[in-house]
Amino acid sequence: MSHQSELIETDIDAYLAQHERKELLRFLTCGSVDDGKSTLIGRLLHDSKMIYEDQLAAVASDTTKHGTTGEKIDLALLVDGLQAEREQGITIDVAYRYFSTAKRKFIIADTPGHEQYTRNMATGASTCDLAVILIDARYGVQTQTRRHSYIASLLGIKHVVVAINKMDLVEFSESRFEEIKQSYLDLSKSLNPAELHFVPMSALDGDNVVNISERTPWYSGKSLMQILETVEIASDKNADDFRFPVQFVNRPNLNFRGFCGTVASGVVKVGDKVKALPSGKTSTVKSIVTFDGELDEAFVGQAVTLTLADEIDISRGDMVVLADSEQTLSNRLRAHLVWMSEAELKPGKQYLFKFASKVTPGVVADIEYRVDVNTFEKSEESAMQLNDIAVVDVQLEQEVVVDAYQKNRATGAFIVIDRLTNITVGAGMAIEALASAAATKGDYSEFEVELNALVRKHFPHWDAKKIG
Ligand SMILES: Nc1nc2c(ncn2[C@@H]2O[C@H](COP(=O)(O)OP(=O)(O)OP(=O)(O)O)[C@@H](O)[C@H]2O)c(=O)[nH]1
Repeated sequence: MSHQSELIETDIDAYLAQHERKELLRFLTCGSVDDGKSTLIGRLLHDSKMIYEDQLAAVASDTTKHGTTGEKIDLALLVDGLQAEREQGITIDVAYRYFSTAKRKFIIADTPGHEQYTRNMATGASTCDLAVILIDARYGVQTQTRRHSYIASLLGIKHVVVAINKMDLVEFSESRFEEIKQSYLDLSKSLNPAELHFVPMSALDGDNVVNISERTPWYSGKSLMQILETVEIASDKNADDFRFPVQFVNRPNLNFRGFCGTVASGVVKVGDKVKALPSGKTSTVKSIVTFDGELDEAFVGQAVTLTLADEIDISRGDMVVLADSEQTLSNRLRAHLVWMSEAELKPGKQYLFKFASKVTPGVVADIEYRVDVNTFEKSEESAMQLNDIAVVDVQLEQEVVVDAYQKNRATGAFIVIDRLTNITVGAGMAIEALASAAATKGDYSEFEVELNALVRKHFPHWDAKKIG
């Protein structure tokens, strides 16, 4: 290795180490089509000097070809990326972008503003600390604004920045800003209180995005970037309740048995008394092993292998918690469910439900009510359609650890998977455990067809009529 490349490697290591130590903020941008999301993200990256010169040159040349901003450089082109996608008119699914400033590193989940929004937002937002909700200053609060705010609240996002954009088109009017702020405050009254910030902004010109604008002398708050860099998020993570979903049991030889997984919440230390669920058997943490050596304690987000002092039976899908924690195990729960499939959900149809590392068959036993995300009104329905959000009762075949999502986002969330296609068709957030009950049978017809086909394949000598 030449001296120069050694130097570069050292620089890269130092750079990575420096970034590694910074706190990570995950945020989501949402707005109706054309509110200026792409322009805003481009502006954030540009003004915090996160764009390389060659990319800028490419954008400048694209602006003349495809831009919508005349003489001004069209920063949306930077974000919208693939030209083909832009020509198609929509961007599908969530795009993640990474950048960092001197203070923090960031992951932006950018969800497009078209019909599939609910699904995409639910997918992108479930791990987000903060949501930026864009409002076009000319139009004020829209139906989409209500929907985004509702979903952000449902997903337990604690910080919301209401970015009142395109202020340049309303002459940076303070009264217009105040009017929109007030109507937002009215709509958010019935939602879980999030920490709210309102910022008057022009993403196109850069006012109050990274730098404080001279064109809003009446605004004494922070710029969006200042908020992103300083908002307090450490206390949002559940540091109290230790939860360790076992992903894999590692038994390379008879002398070693380790339980691998990622700490979903809380802290565990060597010597802690723990119990495995659902069995309830207890033991003591003997060691916490990682790729880089052993640790005395492990925190939320760390991928580790635990070894225990006693040989207790633990398998994939089990949850390790502290021995004294009061833990609700149940096969019935109430939950918010976001339905993401074109095929409607009918109570009684069997699906797979995945909670952390545990997968169990189950059914939605009952739809209590559906929430209209535009008006927040509740209605009784016998089925759920694409993008519907409802409060449902879930009945599972096996007991799972049920944490309320608002208390523990890592273990309170679950997904619903179609058995035959293996596609995720729903995202759920547990509200509360209900008393366990004997599993009801549900509609197993598809499952039975599948099972019978397997039986016929492997035991062709059996009389098909008897089983089918
Ligand atoms: N005058 C003005 N125009 C803006 C501002 N922000 C964005 N625009 C323009 O609004 C239009 C839409 O901006 P985009 O950033 O593409 O909007 P978007 O929300 O990302 O839209 P989709 O990607 O289609 O969902 C573009 O023509 C932008 O140049 C602003 O602050 N002021």
